[in-house]
Amino acid sequence: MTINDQAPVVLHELARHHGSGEGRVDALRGVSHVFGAGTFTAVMGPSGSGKSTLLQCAAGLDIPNGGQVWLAGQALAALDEKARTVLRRDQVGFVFQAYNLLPGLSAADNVALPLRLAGRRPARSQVREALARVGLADQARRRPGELSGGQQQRVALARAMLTRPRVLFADEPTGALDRTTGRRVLDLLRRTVDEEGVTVVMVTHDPMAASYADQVLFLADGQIVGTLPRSDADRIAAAMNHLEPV
Ligand SMILES: Nc1ncnc2c1ncn2[C@@H]1O[C@H](COP(=O)(O)OP(=O)(O)OP(=O)(O)O)[C@@H](O)[C@H]1O
Repeated sequence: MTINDQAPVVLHELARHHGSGEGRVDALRGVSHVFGAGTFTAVMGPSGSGKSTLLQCAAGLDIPNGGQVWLAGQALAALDEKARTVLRRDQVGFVFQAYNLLPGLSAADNVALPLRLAGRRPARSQVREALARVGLADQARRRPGELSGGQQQRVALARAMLTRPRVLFADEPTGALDRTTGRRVLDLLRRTVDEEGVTVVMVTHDPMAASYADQVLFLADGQIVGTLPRSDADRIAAAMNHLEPV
């Protein structure tokens, strides 16, 4: 495989297993994929197919047993934990199903927290701008408990985007939201790709969410078993059903 230096995320023959002997579980079994700059990819597949493991390995949060990951042009295997942390802090954003906001802090302070923990002090204008980009300029002083689920997820997105990362990993970002609220978050993810050139990799079970992506990767049993270019939710659901016979 030719490694494309421009591609923010490159996976080559990625393998990850847990346990050994009879109890061994192969979570990833030779996954190769190039996630191009400014693309939005949805990763789908049955429960236990390896989606979260793929995301964790791609982000350098989990260390594969075999294969290689290049993240923002750097081979993760060549970096120690400290260098991986710096790379993640500067180049990568994360959003999860759980918003992971601190209840005692305002939306603005939640957005600023990761940089503060890294010993930096983001400008107030930077935080305000990040909240404005997700449509929450007027909610900066509210605490998470005073915000709806969708608003909390948008705060989490503003936090993830504060450093203007090249890559955003999202694990079921709309899993806890109703459809309308979920769409608002998906629109924002789509906009970060189209307007800011961010590369988004999103794990989802929901064909409607996947319909916002440029490409859908289907995983089964730790391998990529199919891809689909941008499609509507019905086509994606049909492709999923094909992989997941009932
Ligand atoms: N720390 C671990 N120890 C042992 N097995 C693990 C561990 N983490 C994941 N696995 C196993 O690896 C496989 C892949 O798990 P993973 O969480 O990546 O799947 P997934 O597709 O994200 O599933 P879901 O949709 O249910 O979240 C599963 O069989 C899981 O049980």
